[in-house]
Amino acid sequence: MPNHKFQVHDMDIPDEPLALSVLTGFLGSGKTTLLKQLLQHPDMDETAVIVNEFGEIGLDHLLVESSSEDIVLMNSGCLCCTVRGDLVETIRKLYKKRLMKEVPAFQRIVIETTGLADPAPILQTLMSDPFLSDRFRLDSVITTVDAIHGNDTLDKQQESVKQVAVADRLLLTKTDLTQKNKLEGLIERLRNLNPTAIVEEIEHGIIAPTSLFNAGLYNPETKTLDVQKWLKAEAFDEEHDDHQHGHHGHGHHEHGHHEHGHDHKHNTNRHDDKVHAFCLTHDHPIDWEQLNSWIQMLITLYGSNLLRIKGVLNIEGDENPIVIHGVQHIFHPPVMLDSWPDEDHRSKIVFIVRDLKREMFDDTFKAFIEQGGDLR
Ligand SMILES: Nc1nc2c(ncn2[C@@H]2O[C@H](COP(=O)(O)OP(=O)(O)OP(=O)(O)O)[C@@H](O)[C@H]2O)c(=O)[nH]1
Repeated sequence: MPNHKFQVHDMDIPDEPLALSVLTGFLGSGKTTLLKQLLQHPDMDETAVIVNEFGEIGLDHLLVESSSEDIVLMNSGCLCCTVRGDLVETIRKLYKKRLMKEVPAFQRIVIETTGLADPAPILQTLMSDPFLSDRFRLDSVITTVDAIHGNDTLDKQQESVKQVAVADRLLLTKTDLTQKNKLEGLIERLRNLNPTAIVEEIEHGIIAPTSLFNAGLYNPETKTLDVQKWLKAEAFDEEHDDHQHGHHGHGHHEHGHHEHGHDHKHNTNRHDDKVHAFCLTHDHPIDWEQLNSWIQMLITLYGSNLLRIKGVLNIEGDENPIVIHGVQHIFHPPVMLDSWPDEDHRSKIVFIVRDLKREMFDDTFKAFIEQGGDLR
């Protein structure tokens, strides 16, 4: 009697979703220099890097072992491949090769975008593709900003403002070429655009991988989220107590509309004047359905203007906090944490938005959440 069983390959199926990080930053801002440095670090051995083939990669001297098709194994143990067509297709191919043990079992993919890319559609694709969302988690968005040309680029290039607005980490590059005190205006401008990102100053791309990765929703090693680091809600409190509003029972702290004495105070045409960030805080547990209706309304009417949303929520009936995050129309599936990180159990939602007024968020939050959707 012949054995009709299918032959099952010995596949290497990951236990946890693999991490995805996106490296973006304007043309010439130092992405490749950073990658070259990172790839020499032993901690990068379980990383696969995908670079756009139109970029000047210049990583050739690091290549040693094998080079099959467009996937290359670097001497650090890191894989490197180029996007020949579709990004999702490239990631799928890489994942399947990992399953079949045709490439080393990487735990993370870093995607370097082209300097001109608007990162929001890329992040949306990564979060919404069903194949990817089952197998990967978006860990961190890293944006390089040139210390010399950064202000000028932000003035002229809308994409560069978006690259800053969606970041978890902002790396100020080429700081060897300027004096520290000349950086203050640019750093303040970056903090105004995106108070939730951690700003690091680097020279010649040198930074430890641990400072860049595991910045996302969930750290698989500790099985927790470092809420403070991720949300940075306290960044809104520091200098902005004067902008607090307590009248709806939730405080608001805002960045972006209020200039803080940097160079470009009077240039009203700047792209970043259209972008601003604020943190909405609510003291009482929130009804999940009402919150869902409010978010759905925001997505439907203003999706493309919601650059980044991050929230830690106290939901009625749930003991532990729920974490949400989204880019424009797409939200990551909500995640429940194991516990509250501290005594502060208020809900906090950080918004980085373009061309939208905070008052609209105030008013609709009030209508949907505080008055239970009674819009009369
Ligand atoms: N002095 C100095 N030069 C730097 C630093 N970082 C990058 N550069 C130089 O700046 C130029 C551009 O850097 P890249 O790393 O190629 O920038 P990129 O963002 O990859 O550029 P594109 O691929 O064109 O988008 C190169 O000549 C680098 O050597 C730095 O920290 N200090």
